[in-house]
Amino acid sequence: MTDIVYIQGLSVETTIGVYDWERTIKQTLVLDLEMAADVATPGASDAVSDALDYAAVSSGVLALVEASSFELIESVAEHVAALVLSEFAVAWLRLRVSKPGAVSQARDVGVVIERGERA
Ligand SMILES: Nc1nc2c(c(=O)[nH]1)N=C([C@H](O)[C@@H](O)CO)CN2
Repeated sequence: MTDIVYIQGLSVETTIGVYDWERTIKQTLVLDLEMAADVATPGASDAVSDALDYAAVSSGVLALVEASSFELIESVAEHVAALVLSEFAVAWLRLRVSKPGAVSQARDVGVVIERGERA
């Protein structure tokens, strides 16, 4: 069984896009993360030090994406996944990066990746 700590609807303004006009503005990306993490241990101890701190993960991800200026959301996804896997006690994650409004006829577009090893 894999426990999950998740972050849903993490919204960040950043420079993103392949077209010239997109390089001059900020646009919104929305990130959803599911991360394999032990929930039983912090559930028994009631100590955040035993938990995967979703606030700390959120801060790290926001700082990375806000400072970035990638062309593709695929690049955002790969860099966010690499950050979470290397900086936090996470062995596996599923990450959705959405760029709402990028296609006017669509409610949402984006990518979903899974990285790491799920126990
Ligand atoms: N698979 C992708 N396709 C497209 C991307 C992207 O990041 N990944 N980006 C664009 C443009 O930047 C678009 O969002 C402008 O509206 C087009 N296709």
